[in-house]
Amino acid sequence: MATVETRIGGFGTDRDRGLLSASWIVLIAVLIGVLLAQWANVSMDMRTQAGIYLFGMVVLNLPYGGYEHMANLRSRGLPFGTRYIGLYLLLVAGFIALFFAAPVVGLALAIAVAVTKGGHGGLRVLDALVSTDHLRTKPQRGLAAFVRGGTVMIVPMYFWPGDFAAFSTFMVDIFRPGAFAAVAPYFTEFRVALGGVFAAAVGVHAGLGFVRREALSTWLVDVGETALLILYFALVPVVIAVGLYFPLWYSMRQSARVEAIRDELPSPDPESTPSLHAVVIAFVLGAIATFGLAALVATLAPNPLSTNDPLVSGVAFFSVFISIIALPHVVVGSWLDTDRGIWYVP
Ligand SMILES: CC1=C(/C=C/C(C)=C/C=C/C(C)=C/C=O)C(C)(C)CCC1
Repeated sequence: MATVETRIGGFGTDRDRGLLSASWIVLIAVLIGVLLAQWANVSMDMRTQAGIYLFGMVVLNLPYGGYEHMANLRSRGLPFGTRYIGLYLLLVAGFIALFFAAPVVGLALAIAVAVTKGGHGGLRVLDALVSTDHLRTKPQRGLAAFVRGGTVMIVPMYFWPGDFAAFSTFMVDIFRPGAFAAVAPYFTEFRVALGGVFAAAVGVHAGLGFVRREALSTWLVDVGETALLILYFALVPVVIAVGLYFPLWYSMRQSARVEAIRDELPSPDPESTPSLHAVVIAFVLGAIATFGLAALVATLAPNPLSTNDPLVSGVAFFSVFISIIALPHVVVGSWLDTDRGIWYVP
């Protein structure tokens, strides 16, 4: 069986680990806020939830994603950067084509991308800042990533089925109005079956990790965070939950990881390190390309605003779009970039 080298203690300073605690505090604060609102019988309409999602995902999360690519590509040289961008655009084009050809399959892949990014990205943060000594083999790490990432989509699919099915419909409608109806009758069975698989996966992950632990504290951090994520996604309405998770949990923790491993990075080759000026230009060009791509998808899609509310339609459209650009973020920027990668931990 493939074994994985693990280290205890993690990199970084107390300040970097302080950011981990900050991510817990922020998520718990949102959770308590939502519970208090429910207790006081205050409900939030879908337009407000959609506004929160769009603020979190477009204003906060999107620029952070751009920064992750810049940080990964800086000092890697032009030939590497060109190959990276070429492959990136190829996957983007493939995913857009998939949405047009088979929008329900596209939706399933979008959900899988969110699970994968939350799961594997989250695991790398633990590697860097806490240690994952209780995860000894590749399959066990795969299971850990499935559980961690599954909290983001599988838990809300189970606990918020109405909103989940509605937004799934809106996302598919962008490309082929009415196409979700073909699978809608199986949604309940699917959701219950997937919920069962997920619950079993959580049990096996926690149990195996406990048996294989070296330090109890690292196992406790992992299962404690998993429990917090499950509670958060079960209790916070799905649109707000996902819209705040990516900027307030995922991105905040990735920046803690980047800080923690900064001193471990190979020293940059001055020949291939661009000036700050060049980095700013690349960032602006990246932003123009990103919004240009969104405009292109909106122009090509038959029904880009799939509901009569612009904010709600915006959530559906942006969820499709962010998944399209997040697929190569995971595959090209992290998995294929074996020397470094966006989630690099030495
Ligand atoms: C299906 C579905 C959703 C899908 C969201 C997705 C697929 C988000 C992807 C985010 C990514 C990949 C972020 C990367 O940084 C919503 C809108 C939560 C509402 C409930 C139903």
